[in-house]
Order: sequence, then C-alpha cells, then structure tokens
Amino acid sequence: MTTITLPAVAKLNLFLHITGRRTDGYHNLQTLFQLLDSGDELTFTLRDDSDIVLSCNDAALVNEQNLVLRAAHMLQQYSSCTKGCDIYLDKQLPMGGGLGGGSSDAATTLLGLNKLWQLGLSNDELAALGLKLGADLPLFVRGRTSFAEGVGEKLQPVDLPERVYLVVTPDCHISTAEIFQHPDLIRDTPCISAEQVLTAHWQNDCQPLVERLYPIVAITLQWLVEYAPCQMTGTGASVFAAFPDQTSAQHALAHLPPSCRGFIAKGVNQSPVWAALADTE
Ligand SMILES: C[C@@](CO)(OP(=O)(O)O)[C@H](O)COP(=O)(O)OP(=O)(O)OC[C@H]1O[C@@H](n2ccc(N)nc2=O)[C@H](O)[C@@H]1O
Ligand SMILES: Nc1ncnc2c1ncn2[C@@H]1O[C@H](COP(=O)(O)OP(=O)(O)O)[C@@H](O)[C@H]1O
Repeated sequence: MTTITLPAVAKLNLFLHITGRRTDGYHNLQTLFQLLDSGDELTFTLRDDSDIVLSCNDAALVNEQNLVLRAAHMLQQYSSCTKGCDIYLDKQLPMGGGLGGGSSDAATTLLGLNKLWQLGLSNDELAALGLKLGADLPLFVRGRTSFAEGVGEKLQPVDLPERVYLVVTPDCHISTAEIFQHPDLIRDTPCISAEQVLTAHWQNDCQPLVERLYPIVAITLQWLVEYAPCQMTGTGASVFAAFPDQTSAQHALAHLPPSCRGFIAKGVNQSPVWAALADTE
C-alpha cells in the first residue's frame, strides 16, 4: 500500500455550554459534537525520502502553519519514523467557521500516516498527540459523535438520530480567541450530567455575543429560522438547522442569501474515516 485517500469530515456543536474559566486562560465547556458525513479529503502517498510535502487545491493553505503539516511532522518526530509522504488536501470546508475543518484534517493526517507508515500507534496515543494541536483533535481521531467536557477532550459517545443538516456560513471571520477573551461572554452555565444531555436546553453560549459583535451572523440566523429552528456552531460564524428530509433542506439552500456559502450534510454517529481506513486493509 503506497497511497491512501481518506475523508476529513466537519462537526457541529449542537450545544456549547461554557461552565467556567480555568487558571491557564482556557475555558471549561460542555458540548454535544455532531459529526457530519462530508468535508475535506486527503490523499497520502509514500515517498522514497523522508520529506513531507503538502499540496492543496487552495494554494494559500500550503504553509508550515497548516495543521496537516504540523500533525505529520509531530507524528514523524514522535515515532522516530524515517519515512516521508506527499499529502494532497482537497479543501472544501469553510475555514474558521466553527466546523472544525483544520482539526479534522489534522486528525485524518494522524490516522492516515499511522497506517501508511505502519506505526501501529493506538487511538489513545493519537488522540493525546492530537490534543497538543487543538482541543477538537481528539474528537476527530476517535470519530464518534460525542458529549464532550474539559476543553473538548473528555469524550463520551452518544447515538443521535441521523438527521439532515443545512450548514450556512456568512462571509465574516471570527477569532475564537477574541470571543473567549470578551468580558461579556456567558461563562457560568451550570454543568449538566451525561444523563441530561438529550433533555437539556441546547444553547450556544457564544451566540448572543457573536450576534452582537457580528450582525451578519444575527441576520443569517434570522433568515434560516424562517425554514427551521437554528443555532450557531462553535464560536461561529457558521449556523445550522436540522431538516426532516433532503428536499426541505434543498428548498432552503436554493434561497441562500447571496453573501453566504451553504451545504447539506447528514449527521452521522461514526465518522466515515473509519470505514475508509478499513477499506485500505
Ligand atoms: C470552542 C470550540 C468548540 O468546538 O470552537 P470552534 O473552534 O469549533 O469554533 C473549540 O473547542 C475551540 O477549539 P480550537 O479552535 O482548537 O481552539 P484553540 O485554537 O485551542 O483556542 C484559541 C483560543 O481560544 C481560547 N479558548 C479556546 C478553547 C477553550 N476551551 N477555551 C478558551 O478559552 C483560548 O484563548 C485560545 O487561545
Ligand atoms: N488544514 C487547515 N484547514 C483549515 N484551517 C487551517 C488548516 N490548518 C491551519 N488552519 C488555520 O486554522 C484556523 C481555524 O480553522 P478551522 O478548523 O477551519 O476553523 P474552526 O476552528 O473555527 O472550526 C484557520 O483560520 C486557519 O488559519
């Protein structure tokens, strides 16, 4: 096996409760991560030397800060592996939109290179390595729709109905750090237990602040709520709504405001990356 192609799917935060601020500046949160069935795609090809070379359909993404390269270098160093690879990233997800695309690309890189380089690392090892790159990495390494606590790394799988989502991203960039640093952020939501996840009130504590600071997000939510109940994911700017079927989601998508990007995806309990990895065996 010298080439592997794997998906890197998006996530939604069906709720995002911020329960407190930690001494290291980060916030404790409780969230319900819903994995989607679509996103980016990565192709890994073994090289004859130990170089790691990234190419991408968006040339602006080819730089050392790309989480794909950072994950690949980290894995190579951690495992003392002398093999290299070419990586092609087919970027489809909006960036910085609260969909976790960068984290998902990095997690798929850890899973793909663990296989291509025949390292035999466990999922626990890969999730712990991934956490060094971002709070959402362990979710995508484990690949299960989950209730998460801590900064998002303490995960409990949850089975949800596989619903159809319309995801809409307004044309604005929101800095996660700016939202978490803001004095007006809701950061005192009472903790719920894992048993309360399905019955709790699902809200995104970042949403009122983001709607105020970025009116385009509020306007997009006002448009979407005409079709279905909707919410923001992560620290924005993407918003989403669940629909009973593809047809009704398509109907809303057809009326998308001109400045927005949108796509329809199915919520899944298990990331397709696992089926794709199994196919490589
Ligand atoms: C809050 C979530 C929910 O999914 O937002 P999205 O990024 O998906 O929108 C994520 O956990 C975000 O994870 P990630 O995007 O990896 O955040 P990081 O780069 O680690 O953090 C950026 C900055 O946000 C703040 N931060 C982040 C996460 C957290 N639990 N508490 C924080 O206070 C910190 O100031 C940090 O320096
Ligand atoms: N492979 C990648 N895909 C997307 N963004 C990346 C990638 N590597 C690094 N980044 C950086 O990470 C930031 C957050 O990206 P992303 O994961 O898409 O958003 P979010 O954390 O809001 O869900 C981007 O603005 C970009 O600067």
